Amino acid sequence: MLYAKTTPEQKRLKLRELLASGTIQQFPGAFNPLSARLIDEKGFAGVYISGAVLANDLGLPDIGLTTLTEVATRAGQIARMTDLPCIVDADTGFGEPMNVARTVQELENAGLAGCHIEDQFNPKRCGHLDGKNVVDLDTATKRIRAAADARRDPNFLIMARTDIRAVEGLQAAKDRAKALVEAGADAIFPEAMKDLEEFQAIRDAVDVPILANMTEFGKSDLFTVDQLQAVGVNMVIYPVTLLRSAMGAAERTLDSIKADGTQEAQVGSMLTRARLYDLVDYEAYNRFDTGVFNFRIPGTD
Ligand SMILES: C[C@](O)(C(=O)O)[C@H](CC(=O)O)C(=O)O
Repeated sequence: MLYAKTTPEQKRLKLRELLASGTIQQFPGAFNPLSARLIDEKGFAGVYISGAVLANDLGLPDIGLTTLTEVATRAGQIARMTDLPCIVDADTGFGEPMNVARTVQELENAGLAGCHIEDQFNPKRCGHLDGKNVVDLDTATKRIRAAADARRDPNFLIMARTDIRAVEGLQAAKDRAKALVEAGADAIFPEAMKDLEEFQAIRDAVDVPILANMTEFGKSDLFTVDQLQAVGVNMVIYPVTLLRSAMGAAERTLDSIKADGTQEAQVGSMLTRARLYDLVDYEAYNRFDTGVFNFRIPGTD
């Protein structure tokens, strides 16, 4: 049983190394702990935990309705089931700068490797929708200063997300990115970039790692990892991709059951029982019962 043998401190160090490597790193979004294990098994660099997914999973829109407790709890459940570093979407930080400080400490306690905090007003909106608003520079930089100051592990990654591009344009995004780095951001998430040239412009404006959000049905085209690497992006997330895929499959199966009176037509595309057992390492638990105590039950450390 090999899951979650890596400590949060080791994961944070690993994340720092990955971002310094000069090679772009892919972080698919997990929609539950089990999908994080799949991401891990497939050899990705890390796991992204999307605010939209956490909200949608509860049947809610992604407009800042989830609480710090809900986000930290679920993100912690995901993080402890994988040896990969996990980055979580902390929205606007859940309040004033003092709340942002507590948010960071709670996310550290939950075993995350880092988080991003954005400069939208609450209630926030998906970064790829119209009608967003951003806070002024002073408020935005205070959030980041509070976050950077609050962490106890210096390797916990504080990423500043700015949504200003869609509101005030590219020059404003470059200016804000620079100011957020000065305030202590370790990385920048420029939201809703229109094209590769815009990513390049942010790359040229700051000397910290930058992230690209390849969310479907949004404002950015779905660039390949090579295209993003070529313009100096360090990390790419696919935040809602697995939830959309899984829910798409669930809908097709339900339609089959309704139409055919059986799920038979969909069985071929399902994860088999054996594969599912493999993902939860069923065999390791059987071995435990025979006296081979060579694993820790995930989540009990
Ligand atoms: C990155 C994001 O904030 C998220 O919650 O994952 C969303 C993703 C989405 O709604 O597709 C975003 O604002 O881009």
